[in-house]
Amino acid sequence: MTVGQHWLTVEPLEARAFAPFGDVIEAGRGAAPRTINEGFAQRFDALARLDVGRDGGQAMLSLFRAKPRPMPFQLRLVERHLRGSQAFIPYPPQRFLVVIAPPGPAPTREQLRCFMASEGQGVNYAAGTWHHPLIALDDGGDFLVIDRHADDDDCEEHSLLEAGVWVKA
Ligand SMILES: NC(=O)N[C@@H](O)C(=O)O
Ligand code: NI
Repeated sequence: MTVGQHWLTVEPLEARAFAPFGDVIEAGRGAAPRTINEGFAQRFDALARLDVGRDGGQAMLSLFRAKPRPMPFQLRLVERHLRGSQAFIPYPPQRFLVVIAPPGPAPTREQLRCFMASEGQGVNYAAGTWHHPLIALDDGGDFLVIDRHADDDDCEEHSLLEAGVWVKA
């Protein structure tokens, strides 16, 4: 039974606040860049902890061509990938919404957090982090996704429809 509407507060995506859930991917965060190629490029290394090798997993780079979600938006579900991380990087840069909850038992609606990723930011969900499937905004767009490829189905879902959770951006 839906118990009224529970609106999530949209927080700006920031590495420290996101740390319990994974990494914020953005140039300039973390180690200082290295100048390479005779000064014609800078390398920003290790922007995320990719965890994709468990149980025979291998890294997979995919492209998601995402349609924008209608706003205001009722969250449909959260899912988790227990055996691997999952990174989303808009390409070209664009803002998008991230809804997550800490690893552990299926979250209550009070445990959900919503972050606005600004242009130039991406996210890497740590293995086991509950998250809503990709929430693209505005005109939608392409996202590079780096996650674990294996023969198992590492995606557990938990419906939010009965919880009446909404977000507006
Ligand atoms: N289904 C799929 O590959 N993507 C989801 O895991 C997601 O988090 O968007
Ligand atoms: Ni996912």
